[in-house]
Amino acid sequence: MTSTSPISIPEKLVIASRESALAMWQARHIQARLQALYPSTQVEILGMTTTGDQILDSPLARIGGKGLFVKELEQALADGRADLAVHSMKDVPMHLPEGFAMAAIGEREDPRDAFVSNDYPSLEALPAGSIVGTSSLRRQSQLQARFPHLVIESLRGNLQTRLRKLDEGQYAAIILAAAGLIRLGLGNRIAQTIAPEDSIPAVGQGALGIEINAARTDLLTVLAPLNHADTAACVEAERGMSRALAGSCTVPLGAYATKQGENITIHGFVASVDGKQMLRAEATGNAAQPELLGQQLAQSLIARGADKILQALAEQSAHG
Ligand SMILES: NCc1[nH]cc(CCC(=O)O)c1CC(=O)O
Repeated sequence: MTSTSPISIPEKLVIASRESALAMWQARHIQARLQALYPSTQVEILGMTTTGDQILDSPLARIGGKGLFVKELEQALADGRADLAVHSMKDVPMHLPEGFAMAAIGEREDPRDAFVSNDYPSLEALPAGSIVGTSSLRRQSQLQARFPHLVIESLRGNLQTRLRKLDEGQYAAIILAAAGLIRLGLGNRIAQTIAPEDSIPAVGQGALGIEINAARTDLLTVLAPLNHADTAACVEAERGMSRALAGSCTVPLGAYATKQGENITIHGFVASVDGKQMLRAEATGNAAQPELLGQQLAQSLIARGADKILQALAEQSAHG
């Protein structure tokens, strides 16, 4: 006897993905999970190059930010070439364009930043004047606050390119997300994982998001089993903080939320690029209203002067 499925599963599902090794790993991971859930569905990957992958010589903060990595994938969702797009939540803009929805957020991998070096075991071991590679204003500001004697230099490209630049000797060390290295089986390159209180992670770091065309409400139940409720609530709290501060990758800020029972605790910061001004705050509240909690965190940062830091940053970028 066969039981009839309560939801209608498409015969075929196409996943849009960037073509970097990390993006493809993430797409294959979601492909495997969908294939296990729906054995009679054909799950395919459509690889795409995004503008963000093509422009590798300018800091992301200058060339228009996170949207560059998702726009082409959204185009494929809009015109029906793909059913879902897999993103690192870290790369997803704070406001999705009209017509798109985040159908699921997967369980978070290690959210921490990783110190990668061939010559030194830790940040603490780096001599004065050492060159550390990162193009993230968030990492730069937090590093300079703790280690003003280090020199930060820009580092762009996909994970393999960044590791190659380190191996060629252009940097004493580089900072990467632990999650990406672990997913690609490169966890052995991590010399030191940096505690979240020493380098507050990027909003959404380590979590995968599955985006769909909002009109495809049929996909919500199909994708629901991929949603990890605790991760989703924590990432929503972090994004709530960033939205309330109009955050983008042009602003040195970060937030990291964890869930304990019915509550979420979120730590966040806003800083000047040189790390000389560093504002941090924390908030705890009901996990049922994560966005509100993120907004409360933003409010306490604003009460401490975050708006002045943000204003100064906006003036700098307008004049620079
Ligand atoms: N900005 C690129 C990017 N987007 C997501 C990750 C890592 C994986 C993740 O956070 O889920 C990375 C690489 C990095 O920051 O080292």
